[in-house]
Amino acid sequence: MRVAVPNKGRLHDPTVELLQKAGLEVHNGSDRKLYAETTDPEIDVLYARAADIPEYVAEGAADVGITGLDQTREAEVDLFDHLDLRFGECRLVLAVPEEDGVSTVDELAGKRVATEFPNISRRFFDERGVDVELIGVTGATELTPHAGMADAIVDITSTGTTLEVNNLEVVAEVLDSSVRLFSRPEDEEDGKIRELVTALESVLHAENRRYLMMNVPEESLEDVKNAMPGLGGPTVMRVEGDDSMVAVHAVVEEGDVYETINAVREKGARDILVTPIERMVR
Ligand SMILES: Nc1ncnc2c1ncn2[C@@H]1O[C@H](COP(=O)(O)OP(=O)(O)OP(=O)(O)O)[C@@H](O)[C@H]1O
Ligand SMILES: O=P(O)(O)OC[C@H]1O[C@H](OP(=O)(O)OP(=O)(O)O)[C@H](O)[C@@H]1O
Ligand SMILES: [Mg+2]
Repeated sequence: MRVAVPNKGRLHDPTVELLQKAGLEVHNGSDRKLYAETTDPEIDVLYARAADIPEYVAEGAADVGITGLDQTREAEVDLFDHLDLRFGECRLVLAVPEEDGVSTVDELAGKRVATEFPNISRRFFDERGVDVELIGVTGATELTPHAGMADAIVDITSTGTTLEVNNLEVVAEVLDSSVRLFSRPEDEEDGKIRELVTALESVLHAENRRYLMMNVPEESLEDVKNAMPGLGGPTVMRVEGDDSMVAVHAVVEEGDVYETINAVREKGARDILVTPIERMVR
């Protein structure tokens, strides 16, 4: 099975890192290499540009692709989305120079819109019945209004810094994007792809969770259990050589850890350990 992975740019490192956390070490992954082997002899990595990956998968050059939803939508190919990998989060927005005072999409009728995403943009304006002239660019889209090239842009934003620096304001949201794992639709049930999805899901499930371990006097066990947040009952174990104590282990959401520690301590828990979780396979 061949997995297409962004060869460079901001998606390369987090993608390789996520595969590694899922147990799929990528060997000899350097910028210039086209292919890389992985820990799994049945899985190879193919490096490609983020924008080309949907096409590579649709055409069968790769079986699985990892890239932004903006890219799969722009490619206009038929793909099955298996998993949201929850990084590369950004918004595709329609923006105009602040001084132009444009506040609705309709006001752009007959105007020029520069974008790296002409297909998504065309669909956006068509759905609203607004006729615009689309101008395709391959980068630095934010500069085009000031250069007199366009009246508006459709481009990616995340922190909003680039729009702000260029005195542009958002008129409308076009698409919410994040990195996805996808295949051709006919491979939706493919066993090997399901395995990869399960492995990656296990990393995502574990990411915001911590494993809590503590010793609790037997008589305080019920109180401590009640002080723990959901996620199913904790595991309770005997402490060898001390009949009065039990060990309690539980998985807790990262955001609940601070409060949980204070609560269980108050109920009598001691020797509390908090550890990260590498993977949670369900
Ligand atoms: N500012 C951002 N914040 C979050 N995600 C982003 C941002 N910019 C881009 N992305 C996501 O990353 C993807 C690839 O962007 P990136 O800039 O890494 O690639 P690229 O511009 O194609 O790279 P290059 O032009 O260097 O080959 C985008 O399609 C989008 O999904
Ligand atoms: O809202 P912000 O946090 O400012 O991010 C938005 C910017 O990020 C992307 O550019 P990138 O940094 O990938 O540069 P590129 O144009 O060379 O791809 C995107 O094209 C925007 O220009
Ligand atoms: Mg970019």
